Amino acid sequence: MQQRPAGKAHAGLWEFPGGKVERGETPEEALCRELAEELGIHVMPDDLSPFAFASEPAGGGRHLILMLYLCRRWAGTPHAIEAAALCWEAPAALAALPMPPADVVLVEALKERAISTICSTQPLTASPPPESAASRSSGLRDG
Ligand SMILES: Nc1nc2c([nH]c(=O)n2[C@H]2C[C@H](O)[C@@H](COP(=O)(O)OP(=O)(O)OP(=O)(O)O)O2)c(=O)[nH]1
Repeated sequence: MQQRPAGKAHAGLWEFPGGKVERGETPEEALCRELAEELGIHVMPDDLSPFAFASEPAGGGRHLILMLYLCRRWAGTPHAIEAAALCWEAPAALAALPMPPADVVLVEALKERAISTICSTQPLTASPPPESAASRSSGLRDG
């Protein structure tokens, strides 16, 4: 996360690095450009996976669509080139950061989906539910 600098809207709040899509860019190209400008890291569009979006009134008659991507591969070390500060938090800790309203929705999605990802990689310790007819015939178990 990066902290918006003094003098900008939402100054002091924490946001996901990124910015507006410019004419002629795909959203993925825009994010790669913004990550280079804001953090000094290099990301290829194919390394971005769409994750969630938020849709919020942005004031002044504008409406904000904020798209969150996962990025698991990059080159370089992130630096706060435009932000006041950077921090790197696990999903559960993100909610404690003050952030613009649209980000709250994205953090909730991140927490929920991160938890389901963790659960799906843990060994099952609870008793399995009774088998349904469908799962018996397909050989799959619920859950
Ligand atoms: N990058 C980013 N922008 C966010 C988040 N949450 C949120 O409300 N925004 C808003 C702030 C801005 O209005 C817009 C992103 O545009 P931007 O980063 O290119 O623009 P900016 O405010 O820095 O500068 P400006 O061009 O509006 O003056 O989205 C977030 O998590 N990340």
